[in-house]
Parts: sequence; structure tokens; C-alpha cells
Amino acid sequence: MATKVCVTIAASSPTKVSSELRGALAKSEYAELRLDFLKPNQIPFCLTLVRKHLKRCICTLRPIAEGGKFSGSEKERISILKLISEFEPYLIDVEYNTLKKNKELVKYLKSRKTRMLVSWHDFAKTPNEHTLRSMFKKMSKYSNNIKIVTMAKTIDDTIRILSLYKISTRKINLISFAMGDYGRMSRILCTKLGSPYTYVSLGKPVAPGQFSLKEMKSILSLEDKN
Ligand SMILES: O=C1C[C@@](O)(C(=O)O)C[C@@H](O)[C@@H]1O
Repeated sequence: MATKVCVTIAASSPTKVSSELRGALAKSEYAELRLDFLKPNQIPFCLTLVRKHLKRCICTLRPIAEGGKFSGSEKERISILKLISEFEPYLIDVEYNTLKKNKELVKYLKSRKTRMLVSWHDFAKTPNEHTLRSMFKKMSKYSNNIKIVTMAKTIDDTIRILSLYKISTRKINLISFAMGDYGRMSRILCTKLGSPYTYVSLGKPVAPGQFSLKEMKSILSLEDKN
């Protein structure tokens, strides 16, 4: 099966999001809308503008504490997350730490049958194997779609994050890879080990070590046989 890619769109206005999204989806299976790059009051208009593409979009509203740009209150963020769920995107990315603290949000998303990607990031390091495995187990209580992304400072870090695929099962869609230069290989290898797709940028990386769509496509084309 061909490797799927997801283009991270981190634009600062709804019209930019819309035009970048059209360009991205012409060449990729999915796109991630980083809605935290918009002003909160622009989000409803943006979602309306791109409504017809949302079945191929992962919507993310990352707070500053998890490496994102959303600087409003948690209360405001939760209500925007609920609004996003009403647009029924392919997936809504919600941090494990958010779900853990907001039982009411979990209930709400469940009641709406929202497809959720539960995510966890460590921008400083790659924790030890025990911590990673225990995160994976705790996260699997919320969703079958799990994303664990950490910072690699050595090749061992990269191997350790990829070792999570060994404990994952067929029922789980696991996306786990490492950021940073040492993690770059894991952005390719993750798709060989079971990740449903890998994140790329449209040009400038949105996260450390992210390949551009063009670079990833040239890497993946090496697999094509005559
Ligand atoms: O979690 C991820 C992965 C990512 O951080 C990356 O490293 O490609 C990019 C983010 O936009 C996305 O939400």
C-alpha cells in the first residue's frame, strides 16, 4: 500500500489556510489544520471555508504548554474543540493531558462519536521505555488513534520511540516518531512499521526535523519499481 502523508498547514489567516489546503490535498492524502496559528475568532469562519475538505483533515488546537500557539484560556480552548467536533473532521487531535483533566470533554466527544487522535509530545527528550509504554497504555483508554512524538538526541532515542510499534496491536492506529535531526529517519520508518501516515510541511518545517512534502515524495518515490 502506498505510504500516506499528512501536510501540516500552519497559516495565519483563514484564506491562507484554504488556499494552502487546496494545494496540499492535491498532492497528499491528509492535511493537519493547525488552528492554533489563527486568532480564536477566525476559527469558525475558517472551518466553514474549508468545510468540504474536512473529511481529509486532522484539526489541532495546540496550547502553548504542548508546543502550540493557542494562548487563550483552557475554557475557551475546550469550547473551540467542541465546535471543531461539530464540523466532523476526519480526526480531531486532542492532547492526552487535556483529556485527563476534562472528563466532560471526553464525554462530549464520545457522545458525538467524534473521531479523536489522542496525542502526547515531549519537546525536550525521549523518555525511557517504561514511561513510553505506560503512556501508550494510558492513551489507548481514550482512543484507537494514538500519537506519541518526542525529541531525539541520539539514534537510541529514535529506536526507542519506534519500538512502540512492537507493543501496538492491529486495532490501534499508532503514529509514533521522533523530532529533531536524529529523529528524521523515524518520520520515514514509522510508515513502514504501521503508522497510517507521516507529517510533512509545505515548505518551512513546522516542527524540528519535519521533511517538506516535496522531500518526502522524492524519498518515497525511491520505492517505485518499473
Ligand atoms: O504532532 C504533530 C507532529 C509534528 O509535531 C511533527 O513533528 O511533525 C507536527 C505537528 O503539527 C503535529 O501536530
